[in-house]
Amino acid sequence: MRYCVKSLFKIHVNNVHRISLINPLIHFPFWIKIIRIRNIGIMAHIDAGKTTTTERMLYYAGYTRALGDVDDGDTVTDFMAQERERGITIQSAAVTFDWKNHRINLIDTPGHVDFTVEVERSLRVLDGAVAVFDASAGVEAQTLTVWRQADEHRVPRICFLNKMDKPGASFCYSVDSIKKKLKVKPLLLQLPIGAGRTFTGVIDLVTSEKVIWGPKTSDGDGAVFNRHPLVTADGPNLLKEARDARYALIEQVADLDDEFAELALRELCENIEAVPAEKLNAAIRRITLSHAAVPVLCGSALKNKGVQLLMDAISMYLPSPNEGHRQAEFVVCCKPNELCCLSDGNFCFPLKTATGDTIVSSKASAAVASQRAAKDSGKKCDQNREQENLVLAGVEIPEPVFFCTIEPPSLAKQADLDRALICLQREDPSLKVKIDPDSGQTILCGMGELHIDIIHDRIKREYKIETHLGPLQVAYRETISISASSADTLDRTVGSKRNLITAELSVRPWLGEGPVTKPLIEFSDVLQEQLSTEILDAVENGLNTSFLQGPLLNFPLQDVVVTLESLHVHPGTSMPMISACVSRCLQKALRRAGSQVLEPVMNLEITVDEDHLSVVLADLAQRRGSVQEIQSRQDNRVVLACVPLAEMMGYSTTLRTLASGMATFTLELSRYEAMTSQEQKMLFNKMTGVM
Ligand SMILES: Nc1nc2c(ncn2[C@@H]2O[C@H](COP(=O)(O)OP(=O)(O)OP(=O)(O)O)[C@@H](O)[C@H]2O)c(=O)[nH]1
Repeated sequence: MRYCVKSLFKIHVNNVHRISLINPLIHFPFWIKIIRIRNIGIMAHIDAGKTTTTERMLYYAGYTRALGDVDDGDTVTDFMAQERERGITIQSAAVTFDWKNHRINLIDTPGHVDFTVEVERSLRVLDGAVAVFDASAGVEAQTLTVWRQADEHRVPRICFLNKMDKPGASFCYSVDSIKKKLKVKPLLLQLPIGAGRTFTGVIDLVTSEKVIWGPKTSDGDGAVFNRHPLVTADGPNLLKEARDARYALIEQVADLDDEFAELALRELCENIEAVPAEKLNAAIRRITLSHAAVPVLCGSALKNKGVQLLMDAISMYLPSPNEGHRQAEFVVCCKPNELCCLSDGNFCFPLKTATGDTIVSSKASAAVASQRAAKDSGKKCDQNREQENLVLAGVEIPEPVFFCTIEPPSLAKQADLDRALICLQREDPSLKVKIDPDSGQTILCGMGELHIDIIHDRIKREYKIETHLGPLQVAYRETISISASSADTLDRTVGSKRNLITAELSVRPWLGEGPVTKPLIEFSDVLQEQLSTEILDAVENGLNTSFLQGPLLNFPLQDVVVTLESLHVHPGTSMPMISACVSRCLQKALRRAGSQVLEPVMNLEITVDEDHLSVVLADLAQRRGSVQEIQSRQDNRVVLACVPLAEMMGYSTTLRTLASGMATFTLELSRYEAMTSQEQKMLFNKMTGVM
């Protein structure tokens, strides 16, 4: 790398802007033009084959000399011990390789829902993405989630229907599910030749060629393949199928792209099949970048078929960093030869950065970026505030749904554990660590059972601390059902100094779009003018602190609007005393406002064979689950249900037993829902130890 960084300034970040991972002008060798760079991600439902596909790309690009295998635990991108042992991706990993005069920077993202923040942080820095599908399953639960995330970031995509070698693989079924579930127009650029065991290659509809990977043409690694134009010897059926599909593709492209439609009308109306591949490719590229449709390719990464054509498609259709929609979102805050990048929590310079922090190489760049961020977010940039508090780009962090206590083997190890947790949190912003104010115990909050399990394991392996985890508990929340108000006076003399505050405030339920997990604070105009910034900050601090512990079971609050009606402060009163007074006053108001407990309700998707469907449904009914829909997916049934998270502890073991290993499931937070008074009472008894 050619960085020359004298000093670095860190900026804490929020969700205002997107900043490119690394300023490409600095990062790439001079001979690679930006137009030939592809910053892409590979994303999908768990186990669709992202890592296997990435591994093949690295091999065909000459980056590796042997084909890594997820099942053997020797892939490049799954480098953590836990990833290799469990055969799953946990952390996004970036690799770089060159393909046909293009430099491809690729991020392999995890498919498991517990690590969804990894997908989010990758999407912020990507220009395009490949969505991988298991062709025997089509669109699965987590595919929908990552697709939605990519939609939000306006990332152009290509679909790759992987696992075409699998029994039950169906090109048509998968394309259909893309249409129906993702609500996009698939642009079929290929047709598979065979399916399952008979899958040997594809027909490239852009070039009208047959591309075959077969034992005769390769030594098993798929590096050599046969590509030739379709000829009469290919048989009338295949020829007709290919001709019809190409015609449909050309028609669809003409519908979606005016430039191509004009060309087709002007020059090709006599012989539409004579469309040159390069004209078609150019139009497909425009369509992909404009999100009008999504190119679809297919193959089998494991059996080494189809990946080279996917690499061609990435170079041809996905955008370079300086084109397309995303330009406007970048903050170009640094001058040439200055560094601007996002930290992944492992930044190599002696800076304590966390994932999502923006790092720039000069104070001037930091100031320009922060002013731009403040302007775009509609806030006034306060020049007097510390550089540290400037707001720039960031990652949207989902709220954790599980928590448990974590204890070191001895008190002497507590400091080591604290340090380990600080480092892990910097890397993984979805991990939250708190101290229980009553017991003083350290609490780990995570996205799911697997997430907490992995953190526990990493503390043991990477920091050599054997910790004990308490039982996993659900992260409930509290809210209010009616409006209420309260007043409080705090009068305390410390030393010779009198602290006297009288506060009056009211609370009401937030009825807008939610959930809102911070207090929505309102000050009357008079108060806003009367009170100094310092006092207003102290009030906000007090309210924020109070918001972390609801009056019922000490769970954080959501969807509450707080209005400060009046505040009288005796001269000389300290700021912490003001915070303490409004905090206590808020607790009083909350107790009067019909507090109730909210529990996380999950979207559950179970794929199970017909024989075990009834036993799985019976079990769901006992878990307070409500079945929304039962779909057919090839020979399997897919149950879509909503279930309270509290009922899902250890579900993977139960399901394995119930369905004799013939079922899989995914769980994703849907919403927080008010518990009935009966359920709330039972929870209260359980948590307070009253039977
Ligand atoms: N039959 C078949 N199996 C495949 C194919 N590609 C991957 N697999 C297998 O599917 C499993 C999951 O593959 P991965 O590459 O780890 O999938 P992934 O999407 O990276 O998984 P996560 O990142 O953990 O979500 C492994 O057992 C692979 O060997 C394929 O083309 N055909």
